[in-house]
Amino acid sequence: MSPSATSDLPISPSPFRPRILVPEKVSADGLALLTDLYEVDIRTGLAPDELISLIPSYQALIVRSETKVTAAVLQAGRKLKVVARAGVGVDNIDVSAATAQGIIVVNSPSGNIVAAAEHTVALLLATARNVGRADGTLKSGKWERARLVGVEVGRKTLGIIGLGKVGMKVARMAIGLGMKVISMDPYASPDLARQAGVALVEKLGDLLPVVDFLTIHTPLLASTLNLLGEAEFQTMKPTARVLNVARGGVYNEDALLKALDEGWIVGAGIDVFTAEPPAPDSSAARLAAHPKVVATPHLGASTVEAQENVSMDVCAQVLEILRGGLPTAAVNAPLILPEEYRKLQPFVRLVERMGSLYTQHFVGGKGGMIGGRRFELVYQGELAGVGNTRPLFAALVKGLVSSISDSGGRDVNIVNATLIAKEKGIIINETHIRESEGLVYASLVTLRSYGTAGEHGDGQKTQVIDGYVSGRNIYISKLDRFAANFTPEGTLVVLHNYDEPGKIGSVGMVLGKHGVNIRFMHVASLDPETKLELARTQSETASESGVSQDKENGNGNRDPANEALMILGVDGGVTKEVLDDLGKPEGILNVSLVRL
Ligand SMILES: NC(=O)C1=CN([C@@H]2O[C@H](COP(=O)(O)OP(=O)(O)OC[C@H]3O[C@@H](n4cnc5c(N)ncnc54)[C@H](O)[C@@H]3O)[C@@H](O)[C@H]2O)C=CC1
Ligand SMILES: O=C(O)C(=O)COP(=O)(O)O
Repeated sequence: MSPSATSDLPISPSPFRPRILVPEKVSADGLALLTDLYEVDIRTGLAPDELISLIPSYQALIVRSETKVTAAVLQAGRKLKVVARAGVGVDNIDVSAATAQGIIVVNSPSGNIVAAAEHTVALLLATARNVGRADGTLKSGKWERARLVGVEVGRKTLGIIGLGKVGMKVARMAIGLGMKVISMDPYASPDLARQAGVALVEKLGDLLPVVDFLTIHTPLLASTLNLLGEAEFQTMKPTARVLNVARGGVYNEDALLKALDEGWIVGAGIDVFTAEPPAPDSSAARLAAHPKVVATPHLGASTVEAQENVSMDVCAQVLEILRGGLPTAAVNAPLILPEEYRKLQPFVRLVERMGSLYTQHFVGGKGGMIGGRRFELVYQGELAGVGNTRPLFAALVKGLVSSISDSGGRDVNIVNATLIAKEKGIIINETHIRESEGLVYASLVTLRSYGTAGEHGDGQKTQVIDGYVSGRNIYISKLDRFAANFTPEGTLVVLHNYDEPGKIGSVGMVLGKHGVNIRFMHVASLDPETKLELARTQSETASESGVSQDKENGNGNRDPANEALMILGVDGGVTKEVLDDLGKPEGILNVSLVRL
């Protein structure tokens, strides 16, 4: 039998194209990454109930700030794997509902921060110099220079609440304009603030009375909603101007209206509102129309550059998630560093396939169980030095249960993997072996499974799968007791048989008869260790009984040292009938079908 592994054959594209819904204006640059592989439907202006009725057939949803991704939308999205926010703020997405359902939420953490910071500076100068009112009066035929005298921002004090990515950029720009900057952010790094020339204060009370301009750059959270109310505005200088390019609601809108009307402050520059667009006659609408306010319709991120950035960022992540990879900016999943991401990504694919191969080869149709089993993932070589292997843990759970998943057909992912493993009673231990003698691969992953008492079928046996990565390609190097070398991909038929003449011919005939095309064939013989072990036991038995061991002992019990695995990559439907026919010839011990 001559093995011929052709594992790197291209996979034919699936006729089934997963669908992506885009209910908002998202830059075409990123969407172009997706259109070859997926059906991308741009449907702007959907009403909430239209979104709920459409979402069940989509695997991914890409939104900006207008679409409310509520628990009801997520519940209806039975196939959803990812909700991507082409921007920063995810307050329009029910992230906990997504997490509970195993849906990954990703965003673009920094694609639009320059745009948001520049818009803040635009509003800062516009409020200082009455740009909005000046433009309005001139357009209505008036020439009102005397009533439109402004103030300079140079040498004035800017207060920043929230010294994160946008806040810090605003700080640097403001310092460039000659402003003094102080900030309140309980979670900011004092070192970074000092280096940027920003004075950190501990309490709002230390900041509000001394600033000439105030800007907020916090997310909208329960703790930041109504952060500034009447009491706070009353402590500010009557000449102060406030800006909001973060989220409507951080300044209480009623209180802000009152502050402007009562003269507690002199002006405001507002880009965001509690409802967008503001409902007629609401406080938000009155603010937008107020003569002391320069208002923009949530334009912070609306630049060509920012929209290209965020679109590219999130579409690349959607692409990766839909093909089983890891996102780089998941809002509801453990973060991995970019260096780790690059290193781990092929191993994540490998471990997932190893888990799926395990379930389908060792358990599928043999009465075994996954639940209650104990697994060990052993990382050897370079991989043993990676600190955060949580994505690999999750990939194993996903692989193990994906072909037997009872969670409504929804795939397991890095968000809900731990919960699912717990529910199924699967125990996974991870072992890192840094110094491995004689390791031929840069890294080797071993999946070992140990049965627990009281199991059926193969439950008591220890089963092993080894895999490695070469370049970005993944390979299985050991399956059970057999030394292999094949790519775990596509549909595989694994035959456990005695390595005898005529086997390939009979298998080829059966598959040919059923119209199943063979893409590649690989023969795995017993690994050297098992061979040695068998030889040792055989010679012990022989010397005890005084008889030599033949290939076949005449009782139909063939020599176990002559067992092999035939791994066939196939195209076309492999039915139960095909598998039954494959198992019929003499010398075939077992046939399993694995879809990866
Ligand atoms: N108008 C627009 O188009 C845009 C608006 N945004 C908004 O800006 C927000 C901030 O964005 P990034 O700077 O990228 O976020 P970030 O996460 O880098 O920074 C937020 C900062 O707020 C601080 N913070 C949280 N709670 C606080 C509190 N109670 N008091 C003081 N500080 C607090 C955090 O410690 C953090 O440093 C986003 O969440 C989004 O809502 C962002 C981009 C565009
Ligand atoms: O990124 C953010 O948080 C924004 O507020 C930008 O919103 P948008 O994508 O322009 O609807």
